[in-house]
Amino acid sequence: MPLFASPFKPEPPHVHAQAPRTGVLYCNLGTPDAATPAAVRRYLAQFLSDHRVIEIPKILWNVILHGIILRTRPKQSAAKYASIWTPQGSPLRIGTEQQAVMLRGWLGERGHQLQVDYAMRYGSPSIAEQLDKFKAQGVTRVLIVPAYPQYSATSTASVFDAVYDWARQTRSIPELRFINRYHDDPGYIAALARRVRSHWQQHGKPDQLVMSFHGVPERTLHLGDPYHCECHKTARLLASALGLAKEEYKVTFQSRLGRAKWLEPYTEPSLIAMAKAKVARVDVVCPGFTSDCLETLEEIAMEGKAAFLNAGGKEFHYIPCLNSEPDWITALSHIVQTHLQGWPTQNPVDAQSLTDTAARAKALGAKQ
Ligand SMILES: C=CC1=C(C)c2cc3[nH]c(cc4nc(cc5[nH]c(cc1n2)c(C)c5CCC(=O)O)C(CCC(=O)O)=C4C)c(C)c3C=C
Ligand SMILES: [Fe+2]
Ligand SMILES: [Fe+2]
Repeated sequence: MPLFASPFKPEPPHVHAQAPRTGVLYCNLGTPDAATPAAVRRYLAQFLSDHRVIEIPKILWNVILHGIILRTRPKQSAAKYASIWTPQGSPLRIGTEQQAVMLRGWLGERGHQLQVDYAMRYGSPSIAEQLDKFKAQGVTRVLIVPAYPQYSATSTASVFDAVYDWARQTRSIPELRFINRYHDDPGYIAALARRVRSHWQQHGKPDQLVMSFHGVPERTLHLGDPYHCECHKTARLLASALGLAKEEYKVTFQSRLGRAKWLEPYTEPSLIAMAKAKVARVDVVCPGFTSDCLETLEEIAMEGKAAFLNAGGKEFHYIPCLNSEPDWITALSHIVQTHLQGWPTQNPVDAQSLTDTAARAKALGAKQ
């Protein structure tokens, strides 16, 4: 028996003796396990204790979080979750899992031998749990793929933190790669444009298209977070793919939390202002969300719709997220494939590694 326990987790047996094996981990935000106040409280306690999400001093925030927010919000949020819950559970989990399964299928059909799975930053399956699973499967290289097209410290960097925290407790760390952003990826933009266009083919065009992104505190923009600019670039590219003029669409930010100023203009007040300005029909699309979730299905498709119609608007359409749209799965697979370069995955006989071996042997003057 050693005198002191090691701070590192035990290694699975002999993984280092095996050939490199790659894992792709698709990471989304997370969602409660049930639409109940207790489950929502557990989820919010973890989520809102993340310093990447709430950037105010911890002592002050703990008083607000435990004294106010966690006493009131879980009940209100659970009722909202209940309004979108499905027999299979939370839409965000279902959507994320479906995308991971389709990504695995797409890459597998093209001869990639990979482990592909999903993880949640908050709740389960956790990032640490899934990385442990990869290691037990002999994975020695991991590509981290956040489900967020636009980079924000509040979302993307927080996923990376969870990976670093896991690595800090791990003896033999796999090679790691991270995808920071794909807000301007042509495949992602084309999939979004196709989504909107196919809605318009069925239902005709609106007077205004609202592109609503999740908000973040405005302060993060002044502190250098690229999120705001990346949302606007996505919007500009989508508008151009749809052939929209400036006055035919509007970029807004939703889901504000607390009293601080967040990115403007806010979605709901914008919808009300449009209704009051006699805009008869608006369509809303949420390009920053790859899966439908509470923020799209409840906040936009229910609350946003009610706000617009109550203010005098005539017609409101919510255009669903990319979810498991084949165009999107193809785009995501291409994004992943690009980031796997140099990590041969088309085993057992990989063309790239054969060429490399032959070239090296030649350079060394070996007989072939
Ligand atoms: C798309 C990227 C996201 C960013 C950026 C983001 C920042 C951010 N979020 C909060 C607070 C909450 N967000 C909540 C839900 C939620 N947020 C995202 C994505 C981003 N958040 C998603 C996909 C979801 C849906 C989760 C689901 O289960 O469907 C919630 C919880 C719901 C509620 O109680 O209202 C909170 C709270 C902050 C403070 C923040 C940046 C500082
Ligand atoms: Fe959020
Ligand atoms: Fe919300």
